[in-house]
Amino acid sequence: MNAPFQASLLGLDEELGVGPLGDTVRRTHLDRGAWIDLRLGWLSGADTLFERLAETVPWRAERRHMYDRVVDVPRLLKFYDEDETLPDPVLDDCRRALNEHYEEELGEPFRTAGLCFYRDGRDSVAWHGDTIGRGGTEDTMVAIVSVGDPRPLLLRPRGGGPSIRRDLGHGDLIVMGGSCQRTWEHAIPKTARPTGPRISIQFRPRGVR
Ligand SMILES: O=C(O)CCC(=O)C(=O)O
Ligand SMILES: [Fe+2]
Repeated sequence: MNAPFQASLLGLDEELGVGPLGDTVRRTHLDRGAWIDLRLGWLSGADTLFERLAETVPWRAERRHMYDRVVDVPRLLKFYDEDETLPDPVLDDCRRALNEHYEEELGEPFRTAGLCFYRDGRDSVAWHGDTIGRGGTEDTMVAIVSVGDPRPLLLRPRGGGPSIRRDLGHGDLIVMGGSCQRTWEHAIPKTARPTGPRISIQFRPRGVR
């Protein structure tokens, strides 16, 4: 296979950038005042962004106390606070476009960016809501851009109930809004299936973690 053809199959020749939001965003109302917005394929050239972030972000492996043990966090992490320079200018474009679309409804801008790197199917995030900050008591939004291979993001009502699934990768956008962080939980489960790496970029307002 010649190189340009292969690059185009891999999407590496696509120009990197954000697409429109507006009425391309599809909202699904969950119960208890929670909702999700979906905009598949929002970023073009997403595989280029994946390669850049995989190489340039100073990824950190963390360890956390779990009951009486210290365990590896099963993904790599890097958090950019609101005064820090994002690792790629296209992430500034993402945040700007998200704020143009959502700031009126949200009542404040997205400011921080949390990055997660799921190296393979053994990496995951367990069921949780982003409730460390204000998301535990107030309605808010968390916008997640996914690059790399799709992984299922599952959502279920807190306390139990059927889960819903959205496969997210290659430039897809999901926004969890309303009461989603405190009345629902989300997870990226481990999988035994062969799975390529995925990076997620989560934009949050100040004080939401
Ligand atoms: O990787 C994802 O899409 C979800 C990450 C997440 O839920 C979190 O970091 O709080
Ligand atoms: Fe989360």
